[in-house]
Amino acid sequence: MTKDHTATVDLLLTRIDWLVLCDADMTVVERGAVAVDGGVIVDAGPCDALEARYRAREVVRLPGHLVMPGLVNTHVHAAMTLFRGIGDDLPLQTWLQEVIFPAEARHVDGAFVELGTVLACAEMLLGGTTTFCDGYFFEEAAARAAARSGIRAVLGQGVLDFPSPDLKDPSRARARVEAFLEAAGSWPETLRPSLFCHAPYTCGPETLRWVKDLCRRRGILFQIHVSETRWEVEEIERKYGKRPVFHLDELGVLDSLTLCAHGVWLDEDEIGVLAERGAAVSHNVESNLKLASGMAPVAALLRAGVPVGLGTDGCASNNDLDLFSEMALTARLHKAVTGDPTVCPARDVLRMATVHGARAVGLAHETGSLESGKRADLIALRIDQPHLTPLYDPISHVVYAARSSDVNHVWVDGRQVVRDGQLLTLDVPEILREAERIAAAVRSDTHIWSDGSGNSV
Ligand SMILES: CSC[C@H]1O[C@@H](n2cnc3c(O)ncnc32)[C@H](O)[C@@H]1O
Ligand SMILES: [Zn+2]
Repeated sequence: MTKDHTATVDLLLTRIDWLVLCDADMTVVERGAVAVDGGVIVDAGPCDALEARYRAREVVRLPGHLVMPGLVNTHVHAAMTLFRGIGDDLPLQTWLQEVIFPAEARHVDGAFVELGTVLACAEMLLGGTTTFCDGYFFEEAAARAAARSGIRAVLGQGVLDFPSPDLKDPSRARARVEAFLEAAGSWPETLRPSLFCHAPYTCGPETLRWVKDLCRRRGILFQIHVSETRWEVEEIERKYGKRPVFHLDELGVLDSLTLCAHGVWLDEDEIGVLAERGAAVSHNVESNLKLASGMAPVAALLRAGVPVGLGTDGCASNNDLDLFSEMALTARLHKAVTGDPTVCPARDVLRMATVHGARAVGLAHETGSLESGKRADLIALRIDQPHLTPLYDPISHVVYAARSSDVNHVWVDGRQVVRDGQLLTLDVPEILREAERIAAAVRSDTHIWSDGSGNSV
């Protein structure tokens, strides 16, 4: 503290037109400021008060901007950016078994995952996503990519009872997972390991038990695709005599560090079990619509108190990583589905994309809101634009009117990674060139494009 009672901090974002904190009250501050020191938010509130309270080594004035927490993508297979647009217009099981798994077997290796994840990080950071929760193969390579980009991530190493791109012999899964966790010991603090059992129809009871047991011992997030399609529910009922959530509950895998991706076909009893166990759901609305999987009971999940985050899923089922469009669709779709325009109000949807998403991926104390003590993950949107004028309610605009292209500046962990719409951490033209090089191999793969029409079959 200096004699004039001001504290010195690393960074002061100030003269912000609108500041949306995403705290418990969903506080909105007109003419706000945020003080950051050591990568941590030390204060957020009215700019006059903060300018009197803090001297900063760097001051960024943001008139014409709305500042809010960076978005949290709770379900993505980041490296699948390199499969963007293959397997369009197919139902999930055909898409997965006939296009995606064969394509992965032929093309996915460590280099593919690193490049695909770098491409994903570039897309996500430029679009305002500062944290993503991943599930794929060669996740050590995904970690290298995320570290290069500066994004925050929870990286889930995939586990299946079948051969996968990084494990031809599934009986060696424990050793593979141990090696992954060992490597994660040297990751930066912004990256956390997780394990991802692909689904109840690809992982048997024994696998689900040992993987969750390991997650519990390590205090890390357990992820799984659950109740994505009606076929899955019927298959699990046929095999185990119960619906997927009861099957998982009996195996002891549901708790507050379990993230269920999709949850489209959950019934009321299953929602009750998830709520009781504190397990979270990632709602992936665009993927669910594109694969015609169905429409998740989001209003019922929220009513039951289940933490619900928003995810994009991978780029072969979406086909982008844009959380602004996920928010806009979530807020609209569930009104139409339930016939009730009061469900999924903008405030709740913004919570899903930020603070509830952070909780769903096990990062509640680190990100998702602009509160003292949290890591400084912030985005600044340009609001002096025709499609955002006039502005009566900033939260309404973020959900119903803003676009990912409105994101102008991004900070992760207090470090600026996007300035004036330009990514500072990666060479984007070089990444695009590299992606085209890998795409050439995918494009010439007759196993994927076997009818020669450009449509995958
Ligand atoms: C261990 S997770 C990675 C694995 O999951 C596949 N995948 C991608 N999207 C979906 C989805 O919506 N449902 C089921 N499986 C999916 C991905 O291609 C990888 O093989
Ligand atoms: Zn998925």
